[in-house]
Amino acid sequence: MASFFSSILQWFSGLFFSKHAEISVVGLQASGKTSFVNVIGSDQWSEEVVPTVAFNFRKIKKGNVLFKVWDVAGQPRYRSLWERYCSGVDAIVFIVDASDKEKFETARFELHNLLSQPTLQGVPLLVLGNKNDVPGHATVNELIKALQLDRIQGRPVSCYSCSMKSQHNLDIVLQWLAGRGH
Ligand SMILES: Nc1nc2c(ncn2[C@@H]2O[C@H](COP(=O)(O)OP(=O)(O)OP(=O)(O)O)[C@@H](O)[C@H]2O)c(=O)[nH]1
Ligand SMILES: [Mg+2]
Repeated sequence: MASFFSSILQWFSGLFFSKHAEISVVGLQASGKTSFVNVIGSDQWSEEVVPTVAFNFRKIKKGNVLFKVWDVAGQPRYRSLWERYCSGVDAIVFIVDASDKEKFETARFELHNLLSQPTLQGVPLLVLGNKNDVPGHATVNELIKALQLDRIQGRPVSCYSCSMKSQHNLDIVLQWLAGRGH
């Protein structure tokens, strides 16, 4: 009976949204994950965002796509949660603070550690070099090198430079994510 109702619900939401995409947003603390969700979800930019505890879940409608977004906390004690929330999603968004080069080595380690999990085989990856409004931020090529993105195999990988503050490149980010929908 439950599956009957869930099929009806799916059919009904299909009338309004031609695509669904489930994404998980991970990355070190203060890289801008919650800012990303706030900006794409409700155009809300703020300098003062409370660090996430564990995770938040949000549904965001963009055009004819319904995004289901897991915003997972980045502080060290929460990083063991990342795998669980990335498992089975249509795309992993890994956000890096492109203006904080001292953290690149930790970001590289955590990213490759996450992608080595067998449960996440083949899941598409989008790396965002956020905070490109800050002078001296790393370029896409610098991020590819620092995070060793060229060594990642067996999944689609893209990397964009962007800013949640100025909303630079968020249109192409959303386009990429919509392309992972079904
Ligand atoms: N200059 C600038 N600051 C940003 C940008 N995006 C986020 N920030 C700031 O970075 C800080 C941290 O942002 P959050 O969105 O809370 O970071 P987070 O990745 O969710 O952090 P955790 O929840 O602790 O994992 C906040 O002060 C934001 O205002 C950006 O594009 N440019
Ligand atoms: Mg957060």
